[in-house]
Amino acid sequence: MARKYVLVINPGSTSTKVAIYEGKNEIKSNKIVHNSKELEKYKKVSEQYDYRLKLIYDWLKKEEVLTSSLIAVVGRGGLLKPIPGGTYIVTEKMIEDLENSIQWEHASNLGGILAKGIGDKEGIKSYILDPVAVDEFEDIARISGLKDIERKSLIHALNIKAVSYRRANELNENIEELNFIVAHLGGGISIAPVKGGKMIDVNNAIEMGPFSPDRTGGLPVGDVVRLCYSGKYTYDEMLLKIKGKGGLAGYLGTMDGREIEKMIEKGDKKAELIYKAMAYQIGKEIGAMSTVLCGDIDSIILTGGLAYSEYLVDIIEEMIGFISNVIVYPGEDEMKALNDGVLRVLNGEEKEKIYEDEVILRC
Ligand SMILES: Nc1ncnc2c1ncn2[C@@H]1O[C@H](COP(=O)(O)OP(=O)(O)O)[C@@H](O)[C@H]1O
Ligand SMILES: CCCC(=O)OP(=O)(O)O
Repeated sequence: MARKYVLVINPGSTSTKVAIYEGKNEIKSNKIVHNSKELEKYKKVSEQYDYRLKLIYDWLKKEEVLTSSLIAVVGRGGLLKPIPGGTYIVTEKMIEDLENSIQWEHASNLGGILAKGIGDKEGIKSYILDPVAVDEFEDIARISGLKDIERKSLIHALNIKAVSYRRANELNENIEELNFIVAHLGGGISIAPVKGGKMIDVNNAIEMGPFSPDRTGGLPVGDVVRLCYSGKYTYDEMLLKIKGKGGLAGYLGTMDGREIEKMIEKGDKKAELIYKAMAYQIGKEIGAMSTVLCGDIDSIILTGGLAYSEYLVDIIEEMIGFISNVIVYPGEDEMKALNDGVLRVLNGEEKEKIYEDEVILRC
């Protein structure tokens, strides 16, 4: 019998991760690393479509995977309108919102667009799963303090859900009975109280909470307003300062934790101060989120690429160890999570959702 595969696509700010699954088994995978000079040529993320698409087709060809053997394509979902978690079929309306970057420019906006491009060409369905716009907030978490602005759930939903289930399995308990704080420490940082499997709050990984490898996180808002009107920067330059050239990148010229640790080893005091300040802000945010769960926390989970760093983890653990036990799951399992979601739909265990029907409208 002919073999049938699911193609998984996870576009990131510096790479496009791709994988081929046969059922639950990963058959092939690759992290296609992009040259930052190449990406800088494109003003908008959606303009990188042809460039990334060609690299995916080239990879499939090199691996001798026939596109006719694909039964579905799934991409990491982007900054859509707020929606509940689940597996979504990629629709024209969703593509419109992703192309227009309705919330922010972010590489994950390309996930659905690339999936649909390949899916339509092959006459198969394309999906996204638990996009970064998944909103499971309790209403109280939406109030910002300014009536014109609402707090938003922008979050590493895929990995946060995956590690929460992983910990619940390890504890041999039902996720609905458990409370976690999950800190995804990646290019962006999400720190979420996860109550009974629901991400009831989060800092907002794009523009709030701790600073991250390429983002400022929350800033003194009056100073931001003054900088915006100083005449020194355009609208686009200000947004890029906040996300893209903020955080470690802004202070130290690199967003790579490994590189910064080498700088620290060589005695770079500025690098040491900035890196420690990021750990300090992460610890502080975890402390804040512990109050959301009134201290009733079964585990604190540190995950994402920066959780590979013993240097950072040690500082954070020292700050938060009094709150609960700290579990470290470095990296992420997003490719598997994406494939698992599509399998649940293909096997009829879960119903696919339609974006337009699920958008959370609030007055
Ligand atoms: N061993 C390590 N030590 C320190 N930092 C690391 C290590 N491995 C990865 N990182 C850092 O993790 C960040 C990327 O995390 P990752 O979870 O892959 O990102 P994203 O959320 O963008 O997918 C980068 O800043 C990278 O330099
Ligand atoms: C909403 C945030 C998603 C995010 O920040 O992803 P990266 O860490 O991969 O940039």
